[in-house]
Amino acid sequence: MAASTPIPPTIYLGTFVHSKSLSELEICDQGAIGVDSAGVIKFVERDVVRVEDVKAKHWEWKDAEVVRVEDGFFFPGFIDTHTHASQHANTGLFGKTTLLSWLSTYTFPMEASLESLTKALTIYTNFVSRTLSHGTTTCAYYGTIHRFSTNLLADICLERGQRALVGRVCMDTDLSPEYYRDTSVESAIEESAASIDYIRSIDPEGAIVRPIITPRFAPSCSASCLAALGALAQETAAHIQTHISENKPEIELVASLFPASTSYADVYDTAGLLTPRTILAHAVHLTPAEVQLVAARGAKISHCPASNTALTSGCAPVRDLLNAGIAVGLGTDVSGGFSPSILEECRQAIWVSRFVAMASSDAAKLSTEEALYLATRGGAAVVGLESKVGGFDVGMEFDAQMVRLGSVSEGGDQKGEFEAGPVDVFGFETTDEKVQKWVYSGDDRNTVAVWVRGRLVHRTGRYVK
Ligand SMILES: Nc1nc2[nH]cnc2c(=O)[nH]1
Ligand SMILES: [Zn+2]
Repeated sequence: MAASTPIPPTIYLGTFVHSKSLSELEICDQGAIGVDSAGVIKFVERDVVRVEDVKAKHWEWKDAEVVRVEDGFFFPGFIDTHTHASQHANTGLFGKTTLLSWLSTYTFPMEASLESLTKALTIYTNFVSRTLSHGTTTCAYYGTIHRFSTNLLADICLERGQRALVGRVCMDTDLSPEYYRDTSVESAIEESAASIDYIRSIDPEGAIVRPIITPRFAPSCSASCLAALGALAQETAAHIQTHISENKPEIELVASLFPASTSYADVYDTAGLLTPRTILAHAVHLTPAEVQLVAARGAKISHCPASNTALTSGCAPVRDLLNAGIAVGLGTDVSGGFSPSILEECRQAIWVSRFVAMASSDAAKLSTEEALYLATRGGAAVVGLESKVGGFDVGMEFDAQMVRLGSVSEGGDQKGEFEAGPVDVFGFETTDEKVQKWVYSGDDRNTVAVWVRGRLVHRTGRYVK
């Protein structure tokens, strides 16, 4: 459905599940969510026996469409707070490299090749389809240093109806090869400002796509480039994304490149880049003083556990970050991360927290509920959309996925014409148990339909109204 097609008022009927708080899910087995033609949730009813009763109570909805979920539940769309669309074609390729060797071996050559708009069109279209199919309704994307292919990524997100922050990457030091870097601070700022202007011109209200200022990370930006980007962020009120404290050699490199700074976080703070609109990816090895600084500035953190394990960067202490009052979301960090799925990232976050717990205490463990919170409401806070998406609250916009599991019939086969994916449900499970089964063994086959602002943006053959 094209982004401009009007949507009919719709009542979403059946089980819905969303986070009430960091540690608590609401599971409503007989729900009804009324979504108007602007995609806004106008009512949420619980203990619904018949749709007619809902329509009688909300009489102006008598002609509304009804979408029912069977063998599953509605769940808020996932929020990917950190990923590189430009690295999608490298997914799964990292060998035994760590961050700095991975950048030069795999990443810079691939990103440089996206100067070709034809190649960018193919890879970006494929990645946006891929993330949507995994239930990602909002994504914070890195493009490349190329303004026009980055703008193309924003066009694709808008056309497909996926909420996105889209950033043109800035880097002007010789950490990047000569063929792939900004040639001066002035041109880095000009190109970035032009990309911000373009993205704001195609979606002036920022309802679906918004620009994001993207210094790659401290080692690939000069101090003057970082400061100019800090000034640009202030001037444009745009969001900011970068990487911080991902692995130890990187941290040592930052200390040697910025000897006057007291820490990695201080480098960004000095440049005016630590703000409430800043998304810091990784934060694996922050010192307690840096955690306090990030919290004091209101900057947010994207936890990317699959990437941190793949590149052997370390295990981020998520509980400590949360306890410091920092907003934390999940990021796939493709292609440091090997999957475009935030559901996979929930599992990885839970596993990594257990490794942290084995080296510290059980308090570090994340529960299933907590991982799902980070994937939805937590991520929404990271991208500045906490009042709009992440849950099914009246006044929020309907960003959602329909999750269907595989009901098993007598005899052992899954019911239905289509293969229903890896989760088998035998009929005696509670909804809470179904959610747990989905988290630990579900995949994109279980996400049968996806909506952004009430608009259907992805569906599979198992989607039935
Ligand atoms: N994971 C990851 N870390 C980075 N640090 C600087 N650039 C990158 C990148 O592309 N991916
Ligand atoms: Zn990254």
